[in-house]
Amino acid sequence: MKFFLDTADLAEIEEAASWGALAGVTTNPSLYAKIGGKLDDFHAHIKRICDLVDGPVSAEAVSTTRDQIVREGRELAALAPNVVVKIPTMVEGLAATRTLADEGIPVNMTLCFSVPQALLAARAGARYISPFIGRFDDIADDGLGQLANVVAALGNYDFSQSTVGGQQVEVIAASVRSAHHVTQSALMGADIATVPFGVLKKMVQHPLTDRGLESFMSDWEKVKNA
Ligand SMILES: O=P(O)(O)OC[C@H]1O[C@](O)(CO)[C@@H](O)[C@@H]1O
Repeated sequence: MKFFLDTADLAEIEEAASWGALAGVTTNPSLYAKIGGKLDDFHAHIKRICDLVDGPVSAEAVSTTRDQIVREGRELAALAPNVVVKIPTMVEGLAATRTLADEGIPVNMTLCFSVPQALLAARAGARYISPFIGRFDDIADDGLGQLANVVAALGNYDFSQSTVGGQQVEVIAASVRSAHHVTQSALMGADIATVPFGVLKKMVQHPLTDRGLESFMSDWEKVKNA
């Protein structure tokens, strides 16, 4: 499993990248709004993220018609070689994905909540598909179970004819709210988890690690003073 950071916050990205395990970043309009992002700085901000990360950076298109999404997707893709255009799962989004994929522009199909949506996204040429976990949990549904269905269904077929350069579509476990979500997503074979910085920090922690470290350190003090 690869790890993406789900944020538009440059300080978080810089810090997470320095840990050595970061493979990419995902952003969305809400995350950009959360950092106080301004419309006329959006492209520059995506560029700044792309400079910080050695890996794909998803930037979301906010148009709703296929021609506009394609236009926006081309503009975003021109910002940096590691931009991935994020497009919502809907008819206009699928059509735009096909066009962009045929031009060699990678797409991350977002707001995916079902197996049929994921299958269509893969056939339309999406490079990444982002099924949401937490938002199912929010409505008392089983987000992990829904993700498991998508992973299993996609695994039944070969989509290499549909995607850019024959690359396999990768599933990004999205709307991740806990380290438990990450564990279960990995066990079911999701390719990537995109996680908020708070979850990434929790993924490093274990009380037995803390306890073990404490005892190693105190025993080493004894060695030094012996
Ligand atoms: O439900 P949440 O925590 O807002 O997460 C939404 C998800 O949407 C995405 O835009 C999906 O690609 C991710 O950035 C994020 O994981």
